[in-house]
Amino acid sequence: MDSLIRVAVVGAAGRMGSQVCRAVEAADDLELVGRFDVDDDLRDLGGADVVVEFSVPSASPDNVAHCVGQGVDVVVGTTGWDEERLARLEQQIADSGHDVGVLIAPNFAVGAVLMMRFAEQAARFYESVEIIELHHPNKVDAPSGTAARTARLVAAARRSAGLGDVPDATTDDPDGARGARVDGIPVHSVRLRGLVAHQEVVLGTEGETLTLRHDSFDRVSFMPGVLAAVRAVGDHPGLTVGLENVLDL
Ligand SMILES: NC(=O)C1=CN([C@@H]2O[C@H](COP(=O)(O)OP(=O)(O)OC[C@H]3O[C@@H](n4cnc5c(N)ncnc54)[C@H](OP(=O)(O)O)[C@@H]3O)[C@@H](O)[C@H]2O)C=CC1
Ligand SMILES: O=C(O)C1=N[C@H](C(=O)O)C[C@H](O)C1
Repeated sequence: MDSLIRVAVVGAAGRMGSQVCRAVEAADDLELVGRFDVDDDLRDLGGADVVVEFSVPSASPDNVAHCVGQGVDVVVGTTGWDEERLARLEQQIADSGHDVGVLIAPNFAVGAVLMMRFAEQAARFYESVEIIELHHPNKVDAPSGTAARTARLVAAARRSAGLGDVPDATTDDPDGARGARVDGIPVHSVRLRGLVAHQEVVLGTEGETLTLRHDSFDRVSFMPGVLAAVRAVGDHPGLTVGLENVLDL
């Protein structure tokens, strides 16, 4: 048998991190060599080949930079990776002197990746589009990373097709009822006890609508994608954004 991939988890005490630790321990080809959480010194990362990072948006860039500096590949699920952060990370990878791979995905559920792809494909056929993301009330960031990425993909597809702004006659909205705009696409965030992670992309044109919906009812839904990324990241030096890059989509 090939040697085991040694994996450390950062954010290991969290909802996702603890689930990842269980998934790694259950996989025959992986070995869990480190659990790190807030205030832990990451140092040599327990001798890991790959770090899985699920912490908080404010801490993730420093954690990932530490891994890159150590020459350790990283799979990142934490949200908050905007263009500026991604550009800084790309530079850190280039400056590190290591042939290191970092794979960042806003959503590791296969269905969510497909939903984003389908929304991108559908975008050019519809004048209107809005995104509704629904999550558990302990989530600290809004809109979700998945919604933000979906909006950017849809907006880019609309631009390529020559579509203009989504139609909206609203002139009076003192309480922000029309939601946020991400790259021009309306995004609405719901936080509700009982939910895990859900998203609808609603597209509309004259006489018809199309609704794409994905539901993660349990965090186990993210694990096949996380483990696929752990196994693949070593073959993807540099920065990769999106699980679709290792799913052959
Ligand atoms: N890509 C994907 O598929 C998914 C992404 N996510 C994203 O993953 C992230 C984590 O989500 P979730 O697990 O629900 O959140 P949790 O709050 O449950 O877990 C985060 C963990 O990170 C810890 N932490 C805080 N600061 C640091 C630090 N500096 N270094 C290391 N650990 C730290 C927290 O500790 P403490 O609580 O003490 O602060 C906590 O234990 C979020 O950004 C979320 O949006 C979530 C689900 C799927
Ligand atoms: O915080 C969560 O729970 C989730 N975060 C990610 C996001 O912001 O898109 C992925 C998934 O939606 C669950």
